[in-house]
Amino acid sequence: MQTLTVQLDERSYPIFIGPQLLDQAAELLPELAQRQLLIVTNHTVGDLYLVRLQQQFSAARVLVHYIGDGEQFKSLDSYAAIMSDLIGAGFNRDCAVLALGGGVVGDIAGFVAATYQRGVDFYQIPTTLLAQVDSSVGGKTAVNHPGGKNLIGAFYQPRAVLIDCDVLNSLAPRDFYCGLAEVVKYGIIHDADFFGWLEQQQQALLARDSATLQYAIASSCRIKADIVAADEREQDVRALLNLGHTFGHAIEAANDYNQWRHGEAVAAGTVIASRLAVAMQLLSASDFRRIVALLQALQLPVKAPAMPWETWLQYMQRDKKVKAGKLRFVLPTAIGKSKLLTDCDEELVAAAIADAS
Ligand SMILES: NC(=O)c1ccc[n+]([C@@H]2O[C@H](COP(=O)([O-])OP(=O)(O)OC[C@H]3O[C@@H](n4cnc5c(N)ncnc54)[C@H](O)[C@@H]3O)[C@@H](O)[C@H]2O)c1
Ligand SMILES: O=C(O)C(=O)C[C@@H](O)[C@H](O)[C@H](O)COP(=O)(O)O
Ligand SMILES: [Zn+2]
Repeated sequence: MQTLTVQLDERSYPIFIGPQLLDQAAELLPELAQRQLLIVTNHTVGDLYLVRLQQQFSAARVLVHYIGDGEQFKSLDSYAAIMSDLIGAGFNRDCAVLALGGGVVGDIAGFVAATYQRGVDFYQIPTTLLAQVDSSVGGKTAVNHPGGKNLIGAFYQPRAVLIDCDVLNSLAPRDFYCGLAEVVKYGIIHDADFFGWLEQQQQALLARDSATLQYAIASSCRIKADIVAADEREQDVRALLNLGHTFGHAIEAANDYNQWRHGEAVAAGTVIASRLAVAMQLLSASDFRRIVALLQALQLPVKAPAMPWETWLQYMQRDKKVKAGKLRFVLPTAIGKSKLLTDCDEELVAAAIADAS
């Protein structure tokens, strides 16, 4: 097992990474033994792994809440239903919320933990590759709104993240590939050597080789932990983790959160951002080709859906990076380097979208 730490002074927390960690939860999280525990999950995950987790906490008072399976259930309705369960069960401020699932479960459970009685302890037990490499770390919690992605939420750090790499074995291929979109992102924005390693390891990643996956997970978590420690509330460098998301979130929201997976939308959005960077003479054509080739090799979409410019603009203007009414885009400037830019020429943005659609 590996242990990383997200350094946030008195709010620092461990990320445990390894095989069979579900069966070590009581040993790794002893503070939960006698507590009121709410486990948020869905039936896809719960039917596979809930019993193993519950067996770890036989002396605790465990309440389980199932949300629907899919992005469309990361909603205020799901949030309200979870809150009603907590209130109905009489859980106190010393309870804890555990997220057993992917990023959808983790984001909504985190927002519940952030707001129930103004904040209770929160633990992430991510079960998708995307959640293990990204959403379980860093404290962004949220629910979606028809008007846009993650528009209602809070920064709220977990007390610990428990990553059992073995649970990825049951993940459907489409959902597995989605996590690779966020892994590639770290290579593009921050680490050229990691990007090169990903290019070399394409087949091992697609074959889900356990050592290769564990290295990719640990590397991704390490990069994200360092960025979050430096800029927890996204006033500066943390925005770089949003590469592809201005476009990706528009794709998800414009398609009712039920046609494009987040990872797929981020992959397509990363291609648009890279095209824009080339048009602005920030990124070389050869680096652009490497980015597209790796995303394609990892079974991710590199074309965006055709949508009217007005639709793109409607959702991009609700992006949380907007400042002083201006759109801001994270653009790659080389493999391993990126920057946050304002005042991108609207015609170039529209052309980059059109070229990628
Ligand atoms: N908070 C953050 O920093 C952050 C970062 C990245 C993404 N996100 C959010 O995460 C969400 C996407 O997360 P996701 O890609 O994990 O999607 P998801 O949570 O919808 O999970 C994908 C599918 O895999 C199933 N599943 C989960 N674990 C499984 C397992 N071990 N075996 C079999 N099936 C399993 C789920 O039931 C679901 O059907 C989006 O809402 C996105 O906005 C948040
Ligand atoms: O942790 C971050 O910061 C990220 O941007 C990670 C993203 O992969 C993730 O999708 C995040 O939820 C997007 O943040 P948002 O602020 O655009 O909602
Ligand atoms: Zn993302």
